[in-house]
Amino acid sequence: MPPPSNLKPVQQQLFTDNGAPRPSAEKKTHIEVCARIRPLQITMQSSSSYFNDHHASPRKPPVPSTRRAGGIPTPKASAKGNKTPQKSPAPIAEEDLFYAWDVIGKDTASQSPRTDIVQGRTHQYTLDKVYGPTCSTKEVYAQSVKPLVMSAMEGYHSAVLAYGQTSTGKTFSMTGTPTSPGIVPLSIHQCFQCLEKDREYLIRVSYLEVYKEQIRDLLADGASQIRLFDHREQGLIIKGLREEVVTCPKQIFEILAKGEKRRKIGATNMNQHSSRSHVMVRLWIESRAVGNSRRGGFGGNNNNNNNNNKTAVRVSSLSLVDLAGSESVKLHGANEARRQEGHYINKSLMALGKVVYALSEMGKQKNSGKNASQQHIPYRDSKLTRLLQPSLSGNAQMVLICCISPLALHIEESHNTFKFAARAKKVPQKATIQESMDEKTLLQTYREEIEALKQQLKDAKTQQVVLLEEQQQQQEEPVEDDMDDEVEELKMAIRNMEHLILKSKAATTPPSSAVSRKTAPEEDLLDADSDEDEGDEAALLALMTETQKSSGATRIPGGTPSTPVTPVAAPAEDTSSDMYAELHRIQGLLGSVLKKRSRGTKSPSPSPSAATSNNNTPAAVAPLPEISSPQPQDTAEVNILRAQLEQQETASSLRAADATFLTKQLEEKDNLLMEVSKILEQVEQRQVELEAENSDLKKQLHALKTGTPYNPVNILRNGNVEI
Ligand SMILES: Nc1ncnc2c1ncn2[C@@H]1O[C@H](COP(=O)(O)OP(=O)(O)OP(=O)(O)O)[C@@H](O)[C@H]1O
Repeated sequence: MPPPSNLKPVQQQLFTDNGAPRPSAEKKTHIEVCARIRPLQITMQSSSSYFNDHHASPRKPPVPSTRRAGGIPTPKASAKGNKTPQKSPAPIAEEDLFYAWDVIGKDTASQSPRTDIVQGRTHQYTLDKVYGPTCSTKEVYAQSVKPLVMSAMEGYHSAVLAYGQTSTGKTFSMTGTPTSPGIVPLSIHQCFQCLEKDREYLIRVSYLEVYKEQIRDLLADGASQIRLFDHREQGLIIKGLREEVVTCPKQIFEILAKGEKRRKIGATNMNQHSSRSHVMVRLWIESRAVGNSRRGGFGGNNNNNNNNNKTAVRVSSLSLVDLAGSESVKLHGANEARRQEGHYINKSLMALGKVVYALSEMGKQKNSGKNASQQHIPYRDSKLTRLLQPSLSGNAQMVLICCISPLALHIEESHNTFKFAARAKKVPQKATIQESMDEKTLLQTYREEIEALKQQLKDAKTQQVVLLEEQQQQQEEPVEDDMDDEVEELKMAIRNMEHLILKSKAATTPPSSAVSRKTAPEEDLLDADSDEDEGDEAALLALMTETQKSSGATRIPGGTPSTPVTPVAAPAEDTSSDMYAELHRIQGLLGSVLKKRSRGTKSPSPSPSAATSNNNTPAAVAPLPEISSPQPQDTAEVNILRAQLEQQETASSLRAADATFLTKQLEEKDNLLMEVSKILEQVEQRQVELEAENSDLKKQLHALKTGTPYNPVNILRNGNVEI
């Protein structure tokens, strides 16, 4: 991924959590490639994946095994999953039902001598790792994927890809089943386990699939308008893709379970739950140093709390991709719809093959000291390769898991997968940590909002003390003051926002001997409630999740870390009740602040800018405050806020209209560009033809002048000549 302008590669020496220096912030590698050979006999698993079994709908009873050895379902199984009658698969010959591959050592797969050995072909492939049929997903994860996940958390862009023929275990490896969790859940758990104690994190998740060359947002309720843009400085931008801020693995699994229901999965003759699309789960990880750490320049000016939000933020992504399986229609039969899907799948996998080939050639040229920068890499040939461009094009680390059928019947496809694997192993990669000092990251934005709320809280507390003193001086009875409500609301808002920013347990749990440690002034602000926090946490999280869902407060339009991300409400989903709730929330939060200000400044009318800035506060996750019977002053504030909300609504519908208009314009431009490029192609072709004609005429002229015989040539459409 080309480094975005606001993201600078880290040059300084980095330190691990334990304070030990890391050898280098730059990782010079190649794509790490491993193969996983599926067992010969598989029992048909329940249709539920790890996510939906654990976190959404109740578990479905396991589907009885109707699949024959080798993953070929019987005709009955096919017809059950797919109403259109399909051709019965050809019966498998006995001689095809044995292991066609032997695993030698830890990294080599060799074609079994029992299979047909074709002369002149490679029969042995050495990769970074080869996992035999008895290896579990946990082993694959621990040996090949875990280090990559750890470095994604350190700040390196990372990707894991499962590739292979249909029904070879890609989804089994990536998603897994209730009894055998896949790489996606294992990685997600790992992410939350390896938070460094001197850093804080903000994690967002997106989930998409590429189906028939269309990118579909699996987190969006309706159809989504997703566009890919190449930004000169920020690299690939996925416009319109939803991202959710997440705070724990469970929350991600719930999100993924919902998204999974929207996926395109169908029954084929090879696999009753075949993925008909490429699917990508992506985590965006933002992190920054906190506390007294000033290592490697990441601590920033931590002595000064006002500047605390100015420390550099690292931005990295972890992409977990389950590719649809390549399939041979001729061999396995299919109805028209499946045939068409298969066509798109094969085409995009072919495009991936071409990109990998071009990259490996480029790597070879670089190794031999040639300038390879001019080499064309056909990323634009498919949506899949466009999406994978940031992971493939250099500044990332990738692990490719090639899934292999054990059957001799599939030996050709397995050879193709191994060839792809061997190619990919030659693709060079050079990952660097990226960090940003400006305020485009969501973590920075949240931190600033928290700082602003803390300042308000501090002011409110000071105001409270002053009032109390005044009352004491005038020997008045202390009256019930709505300052208390304001303080409580601000504390709640701060806590809710803080909850979205993750810290390592080691960092947040104080050692027993230091329970009373309260040094930073910001900690003092919240200390009164520290005991309640623990008990309320689960309820609070549930409430926050609920509020996020209904208000879309933490849903962020845009896709890449370079996309400006702000916590805004999703206008398309706002209902009038959401608006009403939002209004009351703002009323609750602002009412007391505005009253305090009006008291302080003796000006009763709230300034619109103050309201707007609070309205933008991502404290939308705060629960609704209790609504007391409206006072005249409250009513005025409510009216002002209502007017502001209406204005915002109008503005957002105008923006939506603008977006539709611009999208249409862009589409028209795209079409125009395509036509122009077609015309250009024709012109180029004609030019080649004319040049050939020209040289032929010269030859004729020369023959006439010199009296030598002339052999006429036939000029072909591509400019070649036929004698
Ligand atoms: N290592 C394994 N151990 C046990 N069962 C496996 C293994 N690998 C795959 N299977 C089983 O094989 C079947 C097909 O696997 P899976 O659906 O993961 O294939 P796939 O490569 O994702 O196929 P497609 O490309 O069609 O989606 C599933 O029932 C799965 O549970």
